[in-house]
Amino acid sequence: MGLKGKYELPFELNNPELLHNQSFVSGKWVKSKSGKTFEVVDPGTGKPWIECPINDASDVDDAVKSAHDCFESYRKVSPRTRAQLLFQWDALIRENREDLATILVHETGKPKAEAYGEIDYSTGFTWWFAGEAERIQGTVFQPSLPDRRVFTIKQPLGVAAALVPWNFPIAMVLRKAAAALAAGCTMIVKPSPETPITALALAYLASKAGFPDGALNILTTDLEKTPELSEALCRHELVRKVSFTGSTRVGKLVARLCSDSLKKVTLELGGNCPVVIFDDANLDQALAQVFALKYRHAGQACVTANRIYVQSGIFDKFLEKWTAEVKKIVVGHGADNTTTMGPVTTARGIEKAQSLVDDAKSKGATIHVGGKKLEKNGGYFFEPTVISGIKPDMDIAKEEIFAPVSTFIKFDTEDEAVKAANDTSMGLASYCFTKNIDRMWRLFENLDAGMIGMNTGNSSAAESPFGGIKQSGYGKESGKDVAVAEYLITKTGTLTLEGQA
Ligand SMILES: O=CCCC(=O)O
Repeated sequence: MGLKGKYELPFELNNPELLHNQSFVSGKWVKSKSGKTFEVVDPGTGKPWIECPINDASDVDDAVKSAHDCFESYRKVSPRTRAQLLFQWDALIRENREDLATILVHETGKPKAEAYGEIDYSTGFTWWFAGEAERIQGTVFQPSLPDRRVFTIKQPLGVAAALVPWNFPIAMVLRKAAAALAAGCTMIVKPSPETPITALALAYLASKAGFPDGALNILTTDLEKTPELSEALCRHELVRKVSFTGSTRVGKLVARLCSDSLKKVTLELGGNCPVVIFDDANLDQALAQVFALKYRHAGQACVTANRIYVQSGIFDKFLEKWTAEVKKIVVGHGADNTTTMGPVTTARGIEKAQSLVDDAKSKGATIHVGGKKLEKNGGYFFEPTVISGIKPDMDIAKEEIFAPVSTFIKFDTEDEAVKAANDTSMGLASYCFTKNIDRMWRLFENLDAGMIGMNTGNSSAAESPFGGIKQSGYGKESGKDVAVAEYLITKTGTLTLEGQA
């Protein structure tokens, strides 16, 4: 056991250099102006293990100015060099995979195997965007007037800010920062209060990889100062782009704050994602895929299965098999190798899950297994839960659950299922399981979401555009061209030629 400040670290790292607990601005580890700190808690024990600076609005200007100073030179770094820097960062993250996974487990609570999974998913972004850096291209064309030529060039926007959630803190930092750095932008990341240490470790590795001081900056803060710090970033004149992943409620605030200075905004917001399983689906395939989707990080993913619709011919059988699988889940601390599901990340997650389950129960839903908080070593555990008989008026059908609670609804016809699945203000991801190719194609076209998983519960990948429609937000992260485009402007040049009319 090592020591950090007044806390005893609950783990040891192979590379202790990775552990930092001050903000990172212009290549330096810094305290906040107020000197105040907050505690980072292990969700598996409820115990604090390290502290970080509480930055507020007064800390923003210095960070933005340093990111802007760096931008003035970084924007001129060639795409090949930007790609090489990203590859070097990617290599260092892979080298430190085990230690990053250890930190991730103690910030989020997820089991070690899932932490490795997140890091492998995340390095997809550094790898992918390294390639994208060299694929940024403009156009040349002949316009309607014969003596003219028109060209477009792509240029980096400037300083970008990333407001990052706690559920996939490494993946979300890398999905945003790798795209920004590939485009030639510099970035300030505000990690969630629950997960600042992984963000700081990534910044340390970025600096080791050779990114110049000020290219990637991290401002940590606690829950109380998060609105103030985020607002100051959204309002700052030199911040030209904000990328936010989080709730629809906060996403609307971010869009409003950014509208004053007309900043470009990417919003990856709430899900409430439906899954529709037809009688002709391969039951084992559907079970394995949806189960992995639902219980990934104890149900705390924006793309998770929030409502599971199963056709009447297989409903009872599917529910029985599902419940049997849920009973096999081993709940425990993420660092324990026998654990298959960890705690939820925050104490407020437990309260929300309990209130959603209680509301469903009071309105007539049936609880097949679980349904309440699990007392275990002081951690934030909730029992893996299965509920059927969900009705549209229940809160659990309308809100994101963000807990290990699966909810089942029986349906008869395709039309009925599509209507029910689309009956939400959200539109992030939808999933369907059927072996009928005509139906599959209809579902692909008729389900209202930015991403449709067809016989799969996992459509997230660096090479695939990620993003929702409706109140799940706008803009795309990852994927070819679209994600880097979020950090670029297009400049049009028009040239009049003599002697060529
Ligand atoms: O929770 C949001 C992100 C999940 C993902 O990238 O698959």
